[in-house]
Amino acid sequence: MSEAREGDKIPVTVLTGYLGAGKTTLLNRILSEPHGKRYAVVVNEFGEIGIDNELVVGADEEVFEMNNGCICCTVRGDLIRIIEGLMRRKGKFDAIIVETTGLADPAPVAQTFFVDEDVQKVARLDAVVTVADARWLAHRLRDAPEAKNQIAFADVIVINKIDLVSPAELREVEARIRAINPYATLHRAQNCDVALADVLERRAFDLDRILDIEPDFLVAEDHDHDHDHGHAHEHHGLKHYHDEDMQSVSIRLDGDVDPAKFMPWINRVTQEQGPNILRCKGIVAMKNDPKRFVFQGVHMMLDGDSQRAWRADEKRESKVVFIGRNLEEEAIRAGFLACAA
Ligand SMILES: Nc1nc2c(ncn2[C@@H]2O[C@H](COP(=O)(O)OP(=O)(O)OP(=O)(O)O)[C@@H](O)[C@H]2O)c(=O)[nH]1
Repeated sequence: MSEAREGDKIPVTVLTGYLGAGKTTLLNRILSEPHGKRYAVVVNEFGEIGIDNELVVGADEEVFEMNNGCICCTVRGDLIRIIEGLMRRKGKFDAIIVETTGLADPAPVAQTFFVDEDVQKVARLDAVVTVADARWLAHRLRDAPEAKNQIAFADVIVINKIDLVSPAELREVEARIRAINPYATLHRAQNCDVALADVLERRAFDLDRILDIEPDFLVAEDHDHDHDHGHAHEHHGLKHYHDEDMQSVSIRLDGDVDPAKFMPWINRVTQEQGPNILRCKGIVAMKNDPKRFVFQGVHMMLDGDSQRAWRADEKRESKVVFIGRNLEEEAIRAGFLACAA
């Protein structure tokens, strides 16, 4: 790849934020607005079954899925490979948006744009945009180190779901964010209703500031680190974290689901196991329904509706994913499979 001038480099926005904060909501907003730009979207999910890529609106050909799992390890391979592939189609799109999993530490992702020589020649990190859940962020700052890193690394922070907190709680969340990151631009939002200009083309990623936080950010070290997930490990000089208790349960069901069984079941599971379920989501083929039923939940909060119709060439099957701690995996699995029509 030949080296592009700084102004010609493709801007990359890294979209991060803890599980369920609203990253996909923001991404869909960006993609559905009349911006006149062509975006390539790269998604990376925790969980065996890809669901996020299917929930991204009207962007079928533009969505690239990175292998699931630990993004720090995927980064070296998948992200670089995808970006190099995209560069061969140069002129076909104007910018790249990388949506990381809610469990990802954004540092290694951001690092890719500085440490990998080939990528660095053609792409520039425009900004790290972090979506924060106004309702849950304070809890996650206590129990999830990734959540804190996501705030620390942000250039722009969207404090989302302000409808779920009081003005006093909102001020408290902002104070916590400010204590971790005094530099980022903050936007309050409901359903991530921020102006596109607030999140894209920011030219905001500030290397000097990052070097203050992580003096070793640019140090490319040897690549072998043990894949001992569940422990903080050093990666290119950066310490970063994986949550050892976090698990995901992915279930696939061929054929239709009976809504009369599924609705009470999903409500019961999220009520009973809500504190442990950080996130659930799924695409369900409901009996006698020509449309795909899509549901999502964060803890006990659940919403769902019928979305686009199943295409003729699409297999009617259902897939659901639960992410959390101490999940009663067998019971969840058996419960869902028992909802078959
Ligand atoms: N009440 C409320 N709900 C919201 C708001 N924004 C998003 N949601 C809901 O929160 C849930 C999670 O939103 P997503 O955009 O899927 O979150 P995400 O960060 O992409 O989630 P993961 O991909 O699992 O990490 C969905 O059910 C949204 O409809 C908001 O401002 N207020």
